[in-house]
Amino acid sequence: MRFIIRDDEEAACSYVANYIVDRIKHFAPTPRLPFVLGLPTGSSPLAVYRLLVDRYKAGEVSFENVVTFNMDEYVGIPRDHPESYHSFMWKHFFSHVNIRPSNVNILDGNAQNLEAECIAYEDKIRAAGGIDLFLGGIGEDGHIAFNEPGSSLASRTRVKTLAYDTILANSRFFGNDLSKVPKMALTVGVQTVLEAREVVAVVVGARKAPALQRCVEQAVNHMWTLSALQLHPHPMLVCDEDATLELRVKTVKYFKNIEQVARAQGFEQILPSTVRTGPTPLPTTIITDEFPPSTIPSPQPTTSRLLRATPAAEYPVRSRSPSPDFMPDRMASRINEPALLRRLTPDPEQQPQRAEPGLESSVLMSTMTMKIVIT
Ligand SMILES: N[C@@H]1[C@@H](O)[C@H](O)[C@@H](COP(=O)(O)O)O[C@@H]1O
Repeated sequence: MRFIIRDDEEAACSYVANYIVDRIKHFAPTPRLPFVLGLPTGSSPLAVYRLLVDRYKAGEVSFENVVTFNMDEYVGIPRDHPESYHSFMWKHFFSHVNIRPSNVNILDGNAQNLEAECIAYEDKIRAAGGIDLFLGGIGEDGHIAFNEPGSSLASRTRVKTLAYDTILANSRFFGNDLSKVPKMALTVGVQTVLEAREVVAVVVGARKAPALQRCVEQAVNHMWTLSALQLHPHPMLVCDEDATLELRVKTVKYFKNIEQVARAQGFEQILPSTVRTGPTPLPTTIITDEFPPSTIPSPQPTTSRLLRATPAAEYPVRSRSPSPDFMPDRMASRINEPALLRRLTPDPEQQPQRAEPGLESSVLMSTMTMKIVIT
């Protein structure tokens, strides 16, 4: 998991906005092969939208060939209600950029048949080639989209009853009147999010700190559905210092250090993009007796649906440049003794340059001497 920590909300959102712009530009979308972007609502991504609009107005990015799918929508309030997610998205983002209205997809919380609406939404995502980057926020109870505590981690787009905590949190948008907050919503499922090629969650403010702690430092748990990102091959959390308040100092330092090391090595922690060529079929297992026999165990038919649904092969193959995910972050690399480091690093490609034979033995000697002295 990539975990980016910035001093404040503005810096965190600026990182996310820049990241999205880079991903779109790198992808170079066309009408035939658009970039498919999943989007959230809420106050956390507001600055991201503002900055994306700024970048668009500065002529630095175009949304002409971007297709969007929003995460969720309330059930039962009119589409043009000021607090509907339709209104939110047009007010804060879509009406300020050159996106084609026909490329915007938002669930219809007033559909005659809500179930059918959800199934059709999944079909639309699939038909668009899957989501390239799903941007998300997080609820105070750790929910992603409206996947409230207890949501199945294999869930798909569906009707969801909102948790009391969420109704309470969102009442601030409805004049603090609980009775005005919709009690149900349509939302993409946890599995829908996990199937995106990349997931980026922006988490800002001390209110989110307890949830962030559970999602980062504790195990995958349906009570904190953002924690399911631990199962994704390319998740990224971007947060401000306030959101880290409940994390251990050690965790914060660890992730900050990872980012610093990556940067020092010339990685910007951005996935090299391989242009998508359309929906990739699920890999099939071919078992053959032909020579030479494979020594790699084939996936077993008992592999869970969840794991089969997110195979690494579905995500962009990193071919050209190495990715930070593969960068060794080993305690061994901090050892300043070439001989010992070589012994602890079996992979020849990761080994340091071999030192002069004389020098090496003198380093080894001094190590041994030091050990004797310490003993
Ligand atoms: N369905 C949305 C979520 O997608 C969002 O992440 C959450 C947090 O919103 P905020 O950023 O305003 O705290 O609000 C709602 O519940």
